[in-house]
Amino acid sequence: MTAPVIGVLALQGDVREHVAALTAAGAQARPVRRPAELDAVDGLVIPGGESTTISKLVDIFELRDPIDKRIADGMPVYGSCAGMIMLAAEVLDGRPDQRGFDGIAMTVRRNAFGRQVDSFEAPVEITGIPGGPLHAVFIRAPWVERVGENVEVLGMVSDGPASGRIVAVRQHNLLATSFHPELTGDPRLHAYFVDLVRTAR
Ligand SMILES: NC(=O)CC[C@H](N)C(=O)O
Repeated sequence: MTAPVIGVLALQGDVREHVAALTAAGAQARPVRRPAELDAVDGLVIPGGESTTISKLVDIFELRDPIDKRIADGMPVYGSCAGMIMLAAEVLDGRPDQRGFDGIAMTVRRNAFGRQVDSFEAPVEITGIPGGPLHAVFIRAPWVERVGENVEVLGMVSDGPASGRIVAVRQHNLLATSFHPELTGDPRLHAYFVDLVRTAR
C-alpha cells in the first residue's frame, strides 16, 4: 500500500517541522500553497503560527473555498495551535476580521494560557494513543472552552493552574491540538493522523 500524501498548509508558521514529522510517521508530505496542490493530497495539516495572518493569506491565495469544500467532502485535517483556531467554529479573543474554515463544532479561546504564562510544557494523555502521555509544548496556545455533541475530547491538561482545560479534540476526520507535537520528536500524534488519513482514503 502506498503511503498517503499529506499536505502542510504552507502560508505561514512551522511548515518544515510538520513535513519532517509526517515523513517520520510514514506519509508522503508536501507543502500546499495553491488549489492545484490541495487537489493532490489525501489529508492536510494546518500548522502553528499566527491564525490572523493565516486567515488573511488563505484568502489572498484563494484557498478558502477549496479547503472548505475538501473538508465538506471528508478530507482529514489536523490543526495545531493556530491551526486549531482555524478549525474552530467560534473563536473568543480573536480579531474581528479573522475567519476559520467550516471545521469543528467548538469554541476556542485564543492566547488563553498566555494570561498566566506565554509558553509552558506539560504531559498530556491522549485517548487512542498508547504508550503514556505526550510531552506537550504550548506556545501562546488556545484552549477549547466548549464542544458540540459530535466532538470527542481526546486530551486535557491534568495539572497546574490550567488543569482540566481541553487541548486535544476530534470530530470525525478533523483533529486539533493546542500544542505542537512537531517540535518534540515524538511521532505518535502524527502517526495517529497518518492512520486517520489512511482509513479515510
Ligand atoms: N503557536 C501558535 O500557533 C500560536 C497561535 C497564535 N497565538 C494565534 O492566535 O494564532
